[in-house]
Amino acid sequence: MEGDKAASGGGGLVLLNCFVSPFGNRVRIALKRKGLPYEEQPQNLADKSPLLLSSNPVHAKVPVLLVGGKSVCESLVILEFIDDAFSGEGEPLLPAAPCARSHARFWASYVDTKLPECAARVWRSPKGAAAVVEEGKKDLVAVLKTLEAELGAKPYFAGDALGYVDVALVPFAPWFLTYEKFGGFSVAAECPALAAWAARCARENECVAQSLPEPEHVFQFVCGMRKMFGLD
Ligand SMILES: N[C@@H](CCC(=O)N[C@@H](CS)C(=O)NCC(=O)O)C(=O)O
Repeated sequence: MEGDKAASGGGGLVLLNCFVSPFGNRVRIALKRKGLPYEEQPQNLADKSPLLLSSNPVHAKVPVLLVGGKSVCESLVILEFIDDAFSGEGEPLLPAAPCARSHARFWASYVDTKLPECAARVWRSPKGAAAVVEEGKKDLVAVLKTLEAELGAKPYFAGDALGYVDVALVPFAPWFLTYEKFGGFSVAAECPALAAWAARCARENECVAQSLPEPEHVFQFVCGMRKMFGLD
C-alpha cells in the first residue's frame, strides 16, 4: 500500500472518530501507545461528513485512519496496521507466536461479535421494552463473565502488559455505567475481576487513561441519542 511510506515516516495520520466510540478509542490507545503524532477529526454520526463517506464508503463508520490520504478502516484492522507499519516503534500489540496471535484474534473477535449486540439491547431499546432489556442484560453479563474467565488471574489478557485484547475491550469500560443505569445491574458486583482489570488498564497505562471518555459523559451522550431516536 502506498500509504505505508507516509506511515513509516510517522506523518500524515488522521483519525476520524467520535469521542464515545469504543472502536475509535481502540485506535487512539494504539496510536498513543506508539507515541505517534496524529490529528483527530471528530465526526458527527448523525450528519456524516463527505470525508467519512468517501473514506469508508462500504460501512460509513468510524474509526477511519487516514494514512497519507489513504484510508484504513475497521478498528481491529487498524490496530494490526499500526503494529505492521510502525513495527520499529515500541512493543507490538499482537504477540509474535502464531498460536498466541490466533488466540488474541479469537478473543478480540469474541468481543466484537458478542458485546456490542447485547449491550445495544440494554441501552438502545425503547422505554417500556423491559423484557428485551432484561434479556440483553442477561446475555451481556454472560459475555462479561466469559471474558472475566478468560482473563483469569492475569493482570492483563495478554499476561503482564497491555496487549491486543486489552486494547480491543477496555474502550467499552466507560460504557459500563450506561449499561448499569439502563440494565439495573452492577458490573463490579457481577464481574469484580473484570472491573478491577479495567481500572488497572487506565491506572497503569497513560495511553488508556488519555484515550477514554468519562463514563458520565458517555451516559449523557447516550441519553441525548435516545431522545433523538425517540426512544424515551
Ligand atoms: N466493526 C467496526 C464498528 C465501527 C462502528 O460501529 N462505529 C460506530 C460508532 S461506535 C459508527 O460509526 N456508527 C455509525 C453508523 O452505524 O451509522 C469497527 O470495528 O471499526
